[in-house]
Amino acid sequence: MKAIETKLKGCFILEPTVFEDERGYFFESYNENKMEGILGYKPNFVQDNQSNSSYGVIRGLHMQAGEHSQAKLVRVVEGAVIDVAVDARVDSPTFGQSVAVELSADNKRQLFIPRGFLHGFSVISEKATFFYKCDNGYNKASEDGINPLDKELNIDWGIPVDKMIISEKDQEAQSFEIFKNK
Ligand SMILES: Cc1cn([C@H]2C[C@H](O)[C@@H](COP(=O)(O)OP(=O)(O)O[C@H]3O[C@H](C)C(=O)[C@H](O)[C@H]3O)O2)c(=O)[nH]c1=O
Repeated sequence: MKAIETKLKGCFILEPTVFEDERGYFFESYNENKMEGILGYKPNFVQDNQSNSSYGVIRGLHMQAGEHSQAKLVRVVEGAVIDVAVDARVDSPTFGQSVAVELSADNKRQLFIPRGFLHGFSVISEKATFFYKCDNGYNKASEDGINPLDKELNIDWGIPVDKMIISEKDQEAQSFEIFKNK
């Protein structure tokens, strides 16, 4: 597996070694020892999530705050998405900066997103099935979020505005300005 650290410290793009033969392909989708080698610690994933969405859907930008913060290992098992991680660690030199990575069933890439990040993705294929591991459980009361179309973050979701499908909750979410001045 190849690990490429992004400009946001601790956030890694992972490219698995894919073994192909006449039957198809095989790859290790998760290996605790290899992750420990990359991160310098063994993540303790406690929850797996999966969602399916149609073209134009944008889910995010979400995070769980405080002690319920979650690190995530995300990948796409059907279709393709633009996956976005925003550094929301107040003491980080890259606070407010984001990375956007195309993850797809074809490229088999994964993104490791540390705790303290806002996360979201847009679906750029007809359908996308999104699978991710979390190192902390769901805690609705600690959920926080930013409008994915926030002007200051200015994220390119790769979707024409008239094709975007965004939940009411996300459309009504706060701006990054309010989030960072809370
Ligand atoms: C996240 C979560 C949700 N739910 C329930 C709550 C709602 O009744 C329903 C849909 O939740 P939501 O609309 O928040 O789903 P997404 O918009 O895909 O949220 C996710 O979007 C971005 C991409 C993320 O990184 C987060 O993991 C997560 O916030 O599932 C649960 O029961 N457990 C959970 O862990």
